[in-house]
Amino acid sequence: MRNWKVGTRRSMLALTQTNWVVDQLKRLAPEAAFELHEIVTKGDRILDVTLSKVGGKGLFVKEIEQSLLDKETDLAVHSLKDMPAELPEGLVIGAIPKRVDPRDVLLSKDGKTLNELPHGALVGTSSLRRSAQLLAYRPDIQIESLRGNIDTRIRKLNEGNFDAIILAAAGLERVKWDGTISQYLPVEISVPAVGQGALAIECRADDEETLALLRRLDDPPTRLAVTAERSFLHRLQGGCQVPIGAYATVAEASGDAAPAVTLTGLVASPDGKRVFKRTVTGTDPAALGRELAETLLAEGAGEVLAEVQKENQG
Ligand SMILES: NCc1[nH]cc(CCC(=O)O)c1CC(=O)O
Repeated sequence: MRNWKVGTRRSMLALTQTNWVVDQLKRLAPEAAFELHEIVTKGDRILDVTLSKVGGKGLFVKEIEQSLLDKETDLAVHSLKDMPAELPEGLVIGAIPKRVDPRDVLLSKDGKTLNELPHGALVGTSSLRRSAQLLAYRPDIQIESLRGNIDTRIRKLNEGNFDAIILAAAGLERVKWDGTISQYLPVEISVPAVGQGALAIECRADDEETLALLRRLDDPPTRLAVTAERSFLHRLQGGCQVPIGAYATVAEASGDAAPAVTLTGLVASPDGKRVFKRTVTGTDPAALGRELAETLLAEGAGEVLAEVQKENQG
C-alpha cells in the first residue's frame, strides 16, 4: 500500500487537524501509511501586515497547493474557510468530513457575555465579517485589529490588551481549548464565515487512489451545505478579506427526494451600519448560493463590497 505524503501548516491548529484526519484515514484503511510534510506559508511569515493588503486568505493555502501540484505531497488538510472560492486547475477537494460547531464565540475577561460587556468595550478581531456584525448589534463597541494563530490571540486577551476577542468555536474545540469560551454567539447575531467548522482535504484531480481513500471520509450533508455557502461567496467574488458570511443547514433526507438546503447569506459594511441578509431554501445548493448572492447584489450589497475593495487597495 502507498505511503501518502500529507502537507500541513505548522500551527497548533493545523497540526491538530491534520493528525485528526490521518487518524481517521488509518482507521478506514489500516494498511495505509502517512508521512507529514510541514510547510511554512507566506501567510504564516507575514503576520505584521494586514492580510487584506497582501493577498487575503489564499496566502495560507497557495504554497501547500503548489506542493500538491509538484507532487511533493499527495493530500493536504485545510480549514475550509481559509480556501478561496476557486481551486487551481488540477486540484479538487477529495473529502469534506462532518462539520463541527460552525459558530463564532466570545472570549472575555471574567467570562462576560456580549450583552454584559461594558459600554465602549475593546474587542479584538481582524475579521471584517465579525466586526461588522458585532457593531450592528452593539454600536458602542470599539474594534481593534488582532491577528495571529489562536494561541497568540488568547495570549493577547490574557495580557489585558482587550475586553474580549472573537474566535471560531471549531478551532478551540479541536485543540481542546473550548474551556476558554465565554459565549457561543448565535448565528442570528454572527453569521459564520463560509465553510467555518468544516475541513477540506485537497488532492490532485487525477490521483484516483487518493480520491478513493478520501471519499470514505466525505460527509455528503456537509458537502451540500458548504457547496451552497461557497457558491454564494464565489458569485460575490469573495476571495480576499471581505465582510461576507454564509451558513447553510441540510434537512434530514426523506426517501429519494433531494434534501432541502437552507442558506443564510450576509454582506455588511465594516461599520455594521448597512447589513444585507436573507435566508432561502432550495434543493440545488450551487443555484441557491448564486441566486441568494444575486438577490443581495440587487438590493445594493455590491456597493458595500466595492467600497471595501477600494479601501483594501488604497
Ligand atoms: N482565520 C483562521 C482560522 N481558520 C480556521 C479557524 C478555525 C477553525 C474553523 O473555522 O474551521 C481559524 C481561527 C478562527 O477564526 O478562530
